[in-house]
Amino acid sequence: MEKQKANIDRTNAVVKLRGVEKSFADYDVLRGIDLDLFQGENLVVLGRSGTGKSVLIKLISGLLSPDAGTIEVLGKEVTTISEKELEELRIRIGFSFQNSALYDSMTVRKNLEFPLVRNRKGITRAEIDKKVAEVLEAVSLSQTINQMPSELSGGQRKRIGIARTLILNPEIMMYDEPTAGLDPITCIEINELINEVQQRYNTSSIIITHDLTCAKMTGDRVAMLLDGQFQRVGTFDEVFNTTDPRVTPFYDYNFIQ
Ligand SMILES: Nc1ncnc2c1ncn2[C@@H]1O[C@H](COP(=O)(O)OP(=O)(O)OP(=O)(O)O)[C@@H](O)[C@H]1O
Repeated sequence: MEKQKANIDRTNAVVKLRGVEKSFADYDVLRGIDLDLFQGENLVVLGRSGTGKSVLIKLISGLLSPDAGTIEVLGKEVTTISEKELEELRIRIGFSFQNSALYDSMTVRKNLEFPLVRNRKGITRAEIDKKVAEVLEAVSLSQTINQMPSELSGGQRKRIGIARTLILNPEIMMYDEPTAGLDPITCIEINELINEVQQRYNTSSIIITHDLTCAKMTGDRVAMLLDGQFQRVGTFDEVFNTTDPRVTPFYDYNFIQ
């Protein structure tokens, strides 16, 4: 289940955070974080509940502003660009959230068409059909095209959610707890899909998870948030090669002998 080597350009950081700080009332969540996501890389972010992983995603996508520091995404400084530029930037980022957020009243096909029709003005029927078929094939669910979300399993809904994100050809993918609530075999299939997406679409991804099998299978690097900073960053083995009592419980809980 080791991660296969990916084609990563370490000279090109598609997300670059420097000295980012964020507090809420008197709680300092992020205390000066530095982070690079390199082009083509899968970067796993780990941390206890409430350490600021969702805040990190909101900062990167411009939904929250930092109190200090810089956040560069695909060459744009998100803290200073206009709302219009921010909207254009967000279309280049794919979000895969925990609940997949499919529209229950629409078929799989309509769910997939929705972002295209909304964001690609002037797209033809033939182009839409081609794109829908392509992303369904990418997630191995071509046969579900006319089904309703309620007829799909949790794992299938997750895959369709990823397909709906892929339909706009995102350069960056953000996966928020992609394996939460799924059985172990489906988790492995989702991990494999994350890696297939990386290869096929040449995406750079941030994967937030508490599942260390997911971290090990998908992460080219792992970054662990501890006390408001990325204090351990490296390969999976590098991050867990420690007796730090803030780190070892993560490993023991997932892989206890
Ligand atoms: N808009 C907000 N206003 C006030 N406090 C907030 C806001 N957003 C987040 N917080 C606080 O910031 C901290 C970090 O929250 P965040 O949701 O990023 O944690 P997390 O690491 O994603 O946790 P989990 O693993 O449980 O999802 C929490 O204490 C939370 O209450």
